[in-house]
Amino acid sequence: MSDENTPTDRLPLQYLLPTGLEDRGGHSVLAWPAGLGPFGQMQDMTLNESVSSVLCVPGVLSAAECDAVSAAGKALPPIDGRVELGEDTYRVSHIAWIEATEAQHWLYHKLGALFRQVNARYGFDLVGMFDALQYTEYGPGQHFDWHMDIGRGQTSLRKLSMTIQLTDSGDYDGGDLELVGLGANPQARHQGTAVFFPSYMGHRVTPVTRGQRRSLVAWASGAPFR
Ligand SMILES: O=C(O)CCC(=O)C(=O)O
Ligand SMILES: [Fe+2]
Repeated sequence: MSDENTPTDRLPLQYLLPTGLEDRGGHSVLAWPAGLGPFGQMQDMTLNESVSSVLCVPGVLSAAECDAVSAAGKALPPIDGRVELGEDTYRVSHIAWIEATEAQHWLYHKLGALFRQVNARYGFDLVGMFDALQYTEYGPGQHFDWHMDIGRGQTSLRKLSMTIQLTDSGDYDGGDLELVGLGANPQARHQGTAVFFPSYMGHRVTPVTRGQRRSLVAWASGAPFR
């Protein structure tokens, strides 16, 4: 997977940013390192062609494992996942946090191994999961509007998002996971399929029109982007 990342290239820069402002007799003057100027510079850079790519991995969980995860999620007290932004009801769903109790170690190990494998493509600096696993249920009319998974507080550490389809695709209509500019991937509807994407990519879940869609969402995190 890592060969998708182009090796280091030597690229021409239109403009080299100043390293800082120097105070010269009360005037601020743009400053560059000795021997360098703003124009006509070259820069070594490793490109990453995966910064906006989405990866669909089928068969991550068996049907029995999906059912076990659903049962674990249903056994927890449901949290109203509603998010209101201004006039809009942004997210309507029920969620529950599946913590890393001993009974769930197998699941965390499974996802941990997958995150490591998949990250060969993205090359993010990942440490672990600060968030518990999110079990999500969408009934008829429920949805999650366009959003990114990174935000304030602990969510600023999220880098790689993963969502696993727990429901059989025939059990519901609507409820498609869509990524900005890419739409929905029909493969992503298959039970046990995982979809990986960078946490800064906009995405949504369209309203469910029949039945119920269940998903398991996880985030691999690390030091904030810089
Ligand atoms: O249910 C899903 O597949 C994705 C949910 C989601 O985007 C989220 O919880 O951040
Ligand atoms: Fe999300």
